[in-house]
Amino acid sequence: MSAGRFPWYNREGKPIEPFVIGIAGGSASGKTSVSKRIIKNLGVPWVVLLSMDSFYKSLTPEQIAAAYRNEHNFDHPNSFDYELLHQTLLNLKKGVKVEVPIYDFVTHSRLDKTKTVYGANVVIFEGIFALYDKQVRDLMDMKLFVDTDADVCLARRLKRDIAERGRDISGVLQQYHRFVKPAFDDHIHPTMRYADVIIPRGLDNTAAIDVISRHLSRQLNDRGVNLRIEIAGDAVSDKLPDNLLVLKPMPQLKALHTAIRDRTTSRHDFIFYAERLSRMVVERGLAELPFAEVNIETPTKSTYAGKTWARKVCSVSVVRAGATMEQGLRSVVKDIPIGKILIQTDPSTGEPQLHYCKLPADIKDRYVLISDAQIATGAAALMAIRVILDHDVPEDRIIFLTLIAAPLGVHTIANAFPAVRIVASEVDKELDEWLHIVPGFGNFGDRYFGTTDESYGTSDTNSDNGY
Ligand SMILES: Nc1ncnc2c1ncn2[C@@H]1O[C@H](COP(=O)(O)OP(=O)(O)O)[C@@H](O)[C@H]1O
Ligand SMILES: Nc1ccn([C@@H]2O[C@H](COP(=O)(O)O)[C@@H](O)[C@H]2O)c(=O)n1
Repeated sequence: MSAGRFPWYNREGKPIEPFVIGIAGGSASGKTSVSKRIIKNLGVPWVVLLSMDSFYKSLTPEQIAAAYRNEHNFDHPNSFDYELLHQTLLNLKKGVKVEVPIYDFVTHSRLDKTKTVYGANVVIFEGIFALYDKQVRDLMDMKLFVDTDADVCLARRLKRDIAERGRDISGVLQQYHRFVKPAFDDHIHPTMRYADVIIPRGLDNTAAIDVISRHLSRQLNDRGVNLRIEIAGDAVSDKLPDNLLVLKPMPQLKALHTAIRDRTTSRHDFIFYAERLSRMVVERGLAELPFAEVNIETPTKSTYAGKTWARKVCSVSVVRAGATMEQGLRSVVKDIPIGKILIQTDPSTGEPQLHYCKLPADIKDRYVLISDAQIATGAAALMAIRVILDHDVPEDRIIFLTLIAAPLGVHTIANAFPAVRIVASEVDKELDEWLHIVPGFGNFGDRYFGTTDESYGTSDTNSDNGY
């Protein structure tokens, strides 16, 4: 993943599936090399290269001992865990996070650790039996077969397996004649008939690889989304959606809003009022969590019929502005795990891009409070919610906390994800022609972190207003 990921879902919040390419062929025919060349040609970020080797079944100690003697057949179709492979591809298609096993050729076993893969625009799956299983084939948008001369494959395999896979010459030859060659003839070569395109000579066939790459580029372009532009053109209904919970308007709340909206407010004061406001929004959000009845004994030995928290909660900050609410969250929820999502606007298209995502490991078992200082078009919020959903969190366990929101943004979220609750301290009037919230409070992250442009205030004029 070399750059930000553009939206992988439409305005209804439904995922747009990645393009899945299957590449089969004999061992050392050039499947991996062709895959990497296609990736390079496509030049799009967020491409996942999945190898069939990751799905070798675990072996018994006896089988491992046989493998060390070059007597285990790794080239039989039954050597692979098609169920796990199918589920992994299915989840990648749905945009759901997957844990890919890591295979070690030297020890003939899976490592204890896995590789976490979340989301992709393109998935390339390569392996000797990539086109063997119908269920797996059915998930592919394009099927390729690399057809390289058997002598060339053997020469390459000898070199590679000695250098990289802990084998010696006689072992490679023994394994090749006993298992690899017969398996190619009996099981692998017959899958060529499922291929949409056959690539003779593998990587050397630059003409074929270029044609395939161009076709793929066109397919990807056709799937592109211009979410923010589409959303910005929406008519906004006067009635705010039911899943929006706005703090009760009280004079002291108004005073806090006045302080953070005032361009002359110093950074020191801005931080103070912003954090107060955050705590109020967090408290309102917490009221949405489930509680259980509990009886406790007070120091007077009487019983108090109370409530206690029934579910675990975590939060996810949409960096940078959402991180400004972390202090408020920590002061209200003891030891809350906080994840981070970095979403940035692509300067040329204005579309949100996902650059980074680190979430609590057990997020799917928790209620999730997403924090961002403001919701304008809702495009970034939609992306943040989609990421959380892709990590198996049910929609009704997501609560989006924000300080101010524009009507367009809350409608966008409500239309796509009606079960997500949004808590805002105030709803602003509209967006201006640059899609900034009006009246708004400027760039919240800049003002909070002190990277503010010069025009914001530096005096402490509001520090004596009684709070
Ligand atoms: N066209 C080529 N010319 C020279 N070496 C190649 C070529 N294609 C692949 N190789 C080398 O052959 C070995 C096997 O190629 P690889 O792409 O890993 O095959 P596969 O994935 O089908 O097993 C690798 O060491 C690779 O660098
Ligand atoms: N422990 C193992 C597992 C597999 N192999 C051989 O790998 C070949 C498939 O990998 P390619 O990258 O060549 O497609 C297959 O032919 C197995 O014989 C192995 O040697 N040891």
